[in-house]
Amino acid sequence: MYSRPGFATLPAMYELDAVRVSYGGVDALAPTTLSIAQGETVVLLGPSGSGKSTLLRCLIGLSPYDGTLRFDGAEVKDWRPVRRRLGYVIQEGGLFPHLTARGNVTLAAREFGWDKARIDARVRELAELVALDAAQLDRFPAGLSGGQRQRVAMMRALMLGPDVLLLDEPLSALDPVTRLRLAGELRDIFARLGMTVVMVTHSLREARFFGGRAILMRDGRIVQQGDIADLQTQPADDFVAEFLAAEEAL
Ligand SMILES: Nc1ncnc2c1ncn2[C@@H]1O[C@H](COP(=O)(O)OP(=O)(O)OP(=O)(O)O)[C@@H](O)[C@H]1O
Repeated sequence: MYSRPGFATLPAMYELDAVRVSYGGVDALAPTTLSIAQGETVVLLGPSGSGKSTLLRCLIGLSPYDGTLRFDGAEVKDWRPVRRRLGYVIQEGGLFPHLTARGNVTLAAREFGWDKARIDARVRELAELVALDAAQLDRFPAGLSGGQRQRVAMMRALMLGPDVLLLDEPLSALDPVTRLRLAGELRDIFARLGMTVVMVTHSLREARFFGGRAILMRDGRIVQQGDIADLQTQPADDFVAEFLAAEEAL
């Protein structure tokens, strides 16, 4: 099994043993065995339809799977207590359309009984982080741009200070300046708080920026994993070489 230098001795946050997702008899994720250490950053790469989102959704308990998935040392039987420790941004943001941006961001905190002052302070801090203003936070998702919705989803994911962040192309709808600023802030937060991060991206530059372990997928399988530089200099097969060269070119 792959273990990242420096992370080999850390306890695992996720351990997947032959985890498989199939729809109508077709594997979206072939039986996959994978360990993700606490504090590790993992980037999922691969062509469209290769199973990146399916794998990510397994880690949130949103894809029905066979096999065994352990979180923080225990097999997951009930996802509700696990999800309290996760923040996630899935594709299309998954915001509730009938709640304002602020309502979406604060929903879980209100359910957990945070008082107003604590909620307001946290919202101010996160709004500054993602560069959204108060007027934007008072709009419903339909009244925000794609990039603004993505930033609201990021605020919601970070709101409770999760141990794990699971992000499906979280920066894809942002303009280059906002993306670079937010990416820099996120990288600092990940390091400072020792968060475990799993991120789907189509961008090699983004993958390099965040560092960590890259996992390259094809047809629902992990084809190769390691540092991007190692994948580029020692591709496992022609597909890996071609995929990385194409991603690099455009
Ligand atoms: N709910 C579903 N029902 C049937 N098939 C599905 C479902 N969800 C995903 N799939 C299929 O599983 C495969 C993997 O999809 P997945 O969304 O994980 O790919 P991806 O690598 O994230 O793609 P993209 O980069 O385009 O987002 C695809 O062939 C997809 O059509």
